[in-house]
Amino acid sequence: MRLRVDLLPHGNYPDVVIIIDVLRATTTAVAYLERGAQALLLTSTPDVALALRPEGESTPYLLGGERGGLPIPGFDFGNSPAEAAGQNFTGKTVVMNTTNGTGAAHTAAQSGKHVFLASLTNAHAAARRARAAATEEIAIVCAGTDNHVGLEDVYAAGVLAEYLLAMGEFSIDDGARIALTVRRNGGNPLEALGSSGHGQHLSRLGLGEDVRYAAGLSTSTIVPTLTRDDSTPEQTLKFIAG
Ligand SMILES: O=C(O)[C@H](CS(=O)(=O)O)OP(=O)(O)O
Ligand SMILES: [Mg+2]
Repeated sequence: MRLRVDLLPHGNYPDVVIIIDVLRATTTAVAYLERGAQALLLTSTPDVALALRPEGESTPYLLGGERGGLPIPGFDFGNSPAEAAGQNFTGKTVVMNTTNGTGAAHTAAQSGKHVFLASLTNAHAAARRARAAATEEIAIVCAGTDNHVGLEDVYAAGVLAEYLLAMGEFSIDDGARIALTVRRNGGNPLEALGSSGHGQHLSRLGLGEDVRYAAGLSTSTIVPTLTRDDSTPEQTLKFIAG
């Protein structure tokens, strides 16, 4: 079994893909499902999300997402896991669009057989699900920020790689070696996230609570899992709790 870590999304995933966007999309996705959402629809653009809820029409959708870290006009929520964790989404479908994470999921879905979303908060459960589904390769894909590598994602990839290596034999690539090195030398999760460029950016925006929330290690057993069914609206990816 191969274990590969892409420090940024590259595509061409033959088997299992785990998308990581710790700050904040995949942490928020886990929080929505943890708080009862029945599904998440990750859209290719903000406009696709807005079109799912034409003005004046009643639809089953709530919209969550950001640009520049701040909520998108017309959306109900930003991209805040701490905010999501304080709400009840029972029976709701949350439509998400964010700067980095939702696009990375679309890249993964072009080729991956099994696509999961992972964060630090569901790291152990995501590693277990991936190991059970994989037949040849597990690719852990760091979303990064605006096409630049993000320390928080690489650190989380190292956490997942550690869990996976404890579960069985893998041949690993240099991306995995880098992620493991970052994990082993990055301190505890809060230290790693707090020292990342994006963690500092979010704290400056007054969103430090999200950074603290995202540093919770394996606090959830929910793994957002891509499901391909005919009812999924175009240009969206549907994830349900696995
Ligand atoms: O919500 C976030 O923290 C980032 C967006 S930004 O870089 O702060 O604008 O989005 P994500 O897609 O979760 O990386
Ligand atoms: Mg991010």
